[in-house]
Amino acid sequence: MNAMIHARGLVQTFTTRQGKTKKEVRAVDGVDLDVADGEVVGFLGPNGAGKTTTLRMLTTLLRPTAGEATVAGYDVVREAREVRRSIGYVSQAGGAFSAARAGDEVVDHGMLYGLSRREATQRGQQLFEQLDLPGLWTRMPRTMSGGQKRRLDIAMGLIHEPRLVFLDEPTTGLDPQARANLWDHIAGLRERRGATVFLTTHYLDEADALSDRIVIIDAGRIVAADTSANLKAQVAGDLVDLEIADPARVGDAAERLGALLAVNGGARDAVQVDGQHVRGRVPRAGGEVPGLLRDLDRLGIDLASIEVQRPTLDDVFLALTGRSLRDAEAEADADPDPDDVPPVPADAAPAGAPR
Ligand SMILES: Nc1ncnc2c1ncn2[C@@H]1O[C@H](COP(=O)(O)OP(=O)(O)OP(=O)(O)O)[C@@H](O)[C@H]1O
Repeated sequence: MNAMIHARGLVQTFTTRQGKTKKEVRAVDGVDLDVADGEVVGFLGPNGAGKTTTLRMLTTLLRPTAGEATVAGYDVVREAREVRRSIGYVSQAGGAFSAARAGDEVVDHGMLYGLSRREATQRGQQLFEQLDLPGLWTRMPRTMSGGQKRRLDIAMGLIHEPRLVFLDEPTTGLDPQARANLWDHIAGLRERRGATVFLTTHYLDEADALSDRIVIIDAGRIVAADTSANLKAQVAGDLVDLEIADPARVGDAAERLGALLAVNGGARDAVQVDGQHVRGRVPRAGGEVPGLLRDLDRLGIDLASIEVQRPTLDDVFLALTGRSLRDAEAEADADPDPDDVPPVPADAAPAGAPR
């Protein structure tokens, strides 16, 4: 399969000022990326990890400080115009809607790409149908719901039938139903149109539900890239959480679980005790837990509850970075850089417009 995105050593540094001192932020710190034709890739990472900055380099809105990338076969610096013609870009902020009606916005946008009015109208109306925007052609975008506006953004990003679509946090700010609905549409982009999709998200469930492959970024560096199933398989086992009825037997239960971990090649002392809970990661727990329960029963250790959890993408993130995605986000929120400039360039083009 052809490479739709091929990046090596991408770097982006920003200089921020704090009083008289200048500070260099390495927002993206040597990123390699490969995305094949027809893949749906989720680019996952906490706030401030460098997702948007990477996307803006790949979409030619930001010139890399170092490194190189080709997108749809074109160099993002030397062939920026060709890159822009080949891609759709739906930014985080969404399109800057004018006072025009939704259909007119979409048609104007198509004409920016060189489509005739007739072609743009035809394609636009088809997209409104596919994206579940019936009867909204003559509506003013400002009167639409959040989910409808987001789908209108996507229609604008797709009007010129790009082979590659970049979606920056497509469902942020939407209610659960609108998110689920948009997921269906994003999944349909590949099925109906054969498009390659590269989407950023900080929602684990979103990355899981939509992506063939997940690329995880943290502090400007790629920490993992694989299918969700393979990433989860790297985390050693399912989490078994035993709640022991009698506090006096917690130690005995921990010893028993520790023995099971040791048999499975793990460390005995990897068992965690938290109040009356005893936890440990057991590979293929489904096959091991019945025996464990029989042992505990034989030893007269009663359980108040038992839970077995398959590894989640958050466990993967934790194993790779030493902190959970939620903690990483809390850190980013608690430590705002006073000189942060919002990542919107003065010369930002509307969603996907060629320049
Ligand atoms: N124009 C800029 N000037 C200075 N610093 C910037 C600029 N743009 C981004 N940054 C910084 O670069 C880092 C990466 O930001 P980026 O927006 O790429 O992260 P992100 O992963 O997309 O986060 P989010 O999920 O919050 O959108 C952050 O520390 C951010 O503050």
